[in-house]
Amino acid sequence: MAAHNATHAPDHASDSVRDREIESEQTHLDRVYRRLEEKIHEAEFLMDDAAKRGQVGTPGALAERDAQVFQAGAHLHRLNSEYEDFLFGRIDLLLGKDGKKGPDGAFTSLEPADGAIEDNRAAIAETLHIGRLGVLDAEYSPLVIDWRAPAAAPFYRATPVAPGRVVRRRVIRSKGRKVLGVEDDLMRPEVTATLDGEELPAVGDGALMAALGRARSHTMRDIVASIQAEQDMVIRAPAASVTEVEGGPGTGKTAVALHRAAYLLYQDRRRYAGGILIVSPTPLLVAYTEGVLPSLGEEGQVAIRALGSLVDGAEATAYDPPAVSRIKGSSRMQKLLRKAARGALELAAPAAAAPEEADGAAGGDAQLSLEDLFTAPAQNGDDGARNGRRTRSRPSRPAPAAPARLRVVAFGGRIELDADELHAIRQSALSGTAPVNLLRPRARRLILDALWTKSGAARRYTDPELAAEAREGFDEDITTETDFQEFLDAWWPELSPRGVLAAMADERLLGRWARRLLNQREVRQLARSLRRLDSTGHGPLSVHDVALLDELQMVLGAPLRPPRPREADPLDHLTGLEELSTYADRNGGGRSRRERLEEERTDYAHVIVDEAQDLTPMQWRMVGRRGRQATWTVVGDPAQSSWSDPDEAAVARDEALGTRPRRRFTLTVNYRNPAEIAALAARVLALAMPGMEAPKAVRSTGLEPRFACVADGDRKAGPPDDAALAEATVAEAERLLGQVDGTVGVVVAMNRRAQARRWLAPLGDRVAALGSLEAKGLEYDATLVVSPAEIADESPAGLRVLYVALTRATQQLTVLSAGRDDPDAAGVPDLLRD
Ligand SMILES: Nc1ncnc2c1ncn2[C@@H]1O[C@H](COP(=O)(O)OP(=O)(O)OP(=O)(O)O)[C@@H](O)[C@H]1O
Repeated sequence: MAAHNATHAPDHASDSVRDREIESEQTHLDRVYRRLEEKIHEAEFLMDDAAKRGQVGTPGALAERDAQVFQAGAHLHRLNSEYEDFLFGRIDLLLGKDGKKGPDGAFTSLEPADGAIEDNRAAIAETLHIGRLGVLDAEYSPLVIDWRAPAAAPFYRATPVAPGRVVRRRVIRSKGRKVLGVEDDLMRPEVTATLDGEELPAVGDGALMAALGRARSHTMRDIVASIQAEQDMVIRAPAASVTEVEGGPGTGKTAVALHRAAYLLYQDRRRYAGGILIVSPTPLLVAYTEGVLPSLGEEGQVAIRALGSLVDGAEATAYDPPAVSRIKGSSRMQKLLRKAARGALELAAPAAAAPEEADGAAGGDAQLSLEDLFTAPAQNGDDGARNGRRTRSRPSRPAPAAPARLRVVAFGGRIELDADELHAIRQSALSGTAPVNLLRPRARRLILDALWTKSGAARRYTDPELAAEAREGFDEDITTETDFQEFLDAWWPELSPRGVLAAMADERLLGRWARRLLNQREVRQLARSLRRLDSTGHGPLSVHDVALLDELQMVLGAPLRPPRPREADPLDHLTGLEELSTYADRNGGGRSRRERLEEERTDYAHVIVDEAQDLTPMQWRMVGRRGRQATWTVVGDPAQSSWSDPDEAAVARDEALGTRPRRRFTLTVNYRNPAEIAALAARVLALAMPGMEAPKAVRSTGLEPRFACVADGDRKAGPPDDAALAEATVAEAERLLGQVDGTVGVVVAMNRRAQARRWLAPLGDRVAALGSLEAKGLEYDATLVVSPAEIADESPAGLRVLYVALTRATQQLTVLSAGRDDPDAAGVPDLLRD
């Protein structure tokens, strides 16, 4: 087990040795802070100096000023934001094989020189301190190595099995400028090493265990001081292509994904200036994780977004029941949306008032007038009776109306395109896969062709040049008429994704568009769920609706947006240096770079997908569109998937990731759950994914999970009595609050979410009530899982969702059963019995 391998329990040193070691680290930390202060003063001086240059008007001086301000500002920002807990690690190393040093001043060789150890005795040749940023002293020797630098890798990678040059690894715990403690792991316990002639001591019980034992808050912490070797392999994996990471609950997948983003930026900041997108399943997980990157000094280039907020202007707030999620997430929607977008054209905009006929007004060769007649097709509110049942439709939706005929007067006569002809033109324009909104010019041209042909004018001209001239005049006369433009607007309106989604709420229309794709029941379920939206498509969206909107955006084509005006730099008019990017530009003129990234970007340099097992095919398509040129890191656990058809999702995932080569990693150690909780969860894993191996828990607390029952014994199969369930839930949550210092998560079936929030609100903010799907990725000191059977029965993936719920606790777990859980005499529900 990686963590135990790496954690040799050192001899307990006496308190005086510990104090001496803390003092020596304090001396080093003081030096580091003195140097940091010098650097901060330097940066401030540069900023001042730059401001003075701003008053000198030559373009060269201004450009130099600008670059200087930018660099000094960025440096100052990083120094200030990294100021706390700046230093956290140290390694003591043997002499390297080749004696060469890298740019950070450290020896590059990973292997010890021959003869570095003799008779199990060795001298330490190099000591490196590891911190959040690299700092060199005035002589360019490393005071601190950036955790992402190659020289820092042995701090994370060395194990007693493969120690390389590392003799001792030390984690330094500090607060602000004060060193509080040190924890050592000896990588070569058999070697007696000396540093400056004195024997190297080992202090403490291992940093990892200390980190894991701490109480949890509502936000995730970085793990920079205790990254384990198998995690480090993922974090530092080369960025090219696709890095796939699998691992059970608590193996650090999310933590690793976040640290990898910071590592990639360190490795190649220029390349990833293109932006890194981290896709998270829920806003709760975004809120839980978004503090980690700033704590690593990185945020500007990284956007963390929930699946339900990937489309600008959309924010998922509603939940679909599992049956509806299955329809909306399925790749069948791709075809259905294409049909709906094309079908929605027929509905067109509500008719404008029919224009009056104005004969022969215009002069010129082709005198014409237009008459477009709008005829409303059968009202969709006309409830048809099918199979003896009436189909319901929305009374509030306006009846669709599309122009059924186009009539123009030209060359003194009427030319008319009837409904069939217009339909044929529309079909011809729509052939192929081009976005519907972008086909309007083509449709317009086809209409003009048809009118021209019907006018018979072409026959009057034998000279092709004259014919072309006449045609040009004909086109111009028709197209400049407001009536014609109005006809076109109504007959081929610019469709919006929301408008099409709203149109799909009409069951009769949806049934037509979904022929051979959905069955009648699915049509009814889908239409009903879309009735949450008003006729413009506004209203509460679900996370699945957002992927549909994104798909529709592609099917329809992006509406043309006016180019973004460049933010004015007050210096522009003085210098004419329009091409120079300024500090204000780069910082978004007051808005943070991160805000701008989130608003504008749809294509990223690297995409990290967390909880990838949950993405539906339609969500993979949405995420794939954001990383067409990107490299990828995809982390997930099939055993935690809440999506019912993993094969269908795998096809969509392959399409999104493309043919780029893949590199796979597996994480095997569970850092979250104590062994007692992991063992219980493993029983559900065996039911949910027979044969799948659970990760190994790294620690044990001696506290077995507790089983409690709701007092509703006579309600065997049905839902428990609400009052009894509320009472038991609150009592168990209160009990857990008394047992742990940090947070308590109460997980209930999705349809009890609102209820549970009400029940638990009086207990304060250390308690969180979560629907089963919301628990994804989160963790709490203690968890209460309410009615495992209700959670498992919620959907075809219910057992996997239950597995997620049971693996959220870092210390204690209580399972509360109701009658339908069929608990035995000890309160253990049927699903969790051996
Ligand atoms: N090397 C480490 N040092 C200290 N803590 C760690 C380490 N690795 C993971 N952890 C902690 O273990 C917990 C689980 O990590 P994380 O949430 O990243 O796991 P996960 O694999 O994403 O879990 P899940 O699949 O259940 O969402 C977190 O509290 C994390 O900080």
